[in-house]
Amino acid sequence: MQKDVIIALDFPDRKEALAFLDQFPAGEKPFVKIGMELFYAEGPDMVREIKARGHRIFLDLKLHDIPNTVRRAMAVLSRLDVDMVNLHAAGASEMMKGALEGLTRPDGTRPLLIAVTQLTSTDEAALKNELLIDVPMAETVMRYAKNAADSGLDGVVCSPLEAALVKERCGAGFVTVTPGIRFADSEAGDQKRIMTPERAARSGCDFIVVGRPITKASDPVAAYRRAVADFLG
Ligand SMILES: O=c1ccn([C@@H]2O[C@H](COP(=O)(O)O)[C@@H](O)[C@H]2O)c(=O)[nH]1
Repeated sequence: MQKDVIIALDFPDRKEALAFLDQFPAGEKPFVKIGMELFYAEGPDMVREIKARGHRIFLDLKLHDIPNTVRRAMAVLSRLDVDMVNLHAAGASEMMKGALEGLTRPDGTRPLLIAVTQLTSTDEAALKNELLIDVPMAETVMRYAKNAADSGLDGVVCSPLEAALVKERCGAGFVTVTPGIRFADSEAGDQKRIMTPERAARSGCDFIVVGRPITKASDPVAAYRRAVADFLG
């Protein structure tokens, strides 16, 4: 798995998303993440347009519904030429297996399918007191990761704090996609389980997802290059 930095394109519309991407020189094509905000605003055409510009795309829609609904929705997403899609592992194994079936195209190809374990904005207190999961965060994430691996998925979204243990439990080839990335001088904001790009690299993360520390920086291209240098060396 080729490690990389994924920029979260959390913008309200096409105009702002493309204005952001236009700051990069023509030959520099970061791997980007399109999430709910941009997708709900602009729809599949936004995905096609950014793909046509030469970017790899993680479509972060975090599906979570009954198995039949997720299988059918994934079949629709499989027609978009994206590189990675995801769902919530909390939907359980039957849903994850259905998703895999729906996502697989008639020729057998498909994007990577990744399961969100526990959101990086969730801390131990919320896990226990609000979600009523009376098991430590790391063990919860490992159980969800194991369920995803046993369902045939390619990897998980987790915090970089859990990446090494996920690799140990699910195998080195099981992909770890890790948001909750902050430079030492960044604000955490709503993120709770955070790490710097350098430490994420040492923890064995395959992909780091970086949003505001890049998109809100005074020089976003420089901030992206800093993340790449810190993470990839
Ligand atoms: O557990 C998760 C799952 C997804 N995300 C997404 O990643 C980015 C992070 O953005 P920042 O601005 O760097 O906090 C954002 O799009 C989230 O929707 C996550 O943070 N945690």
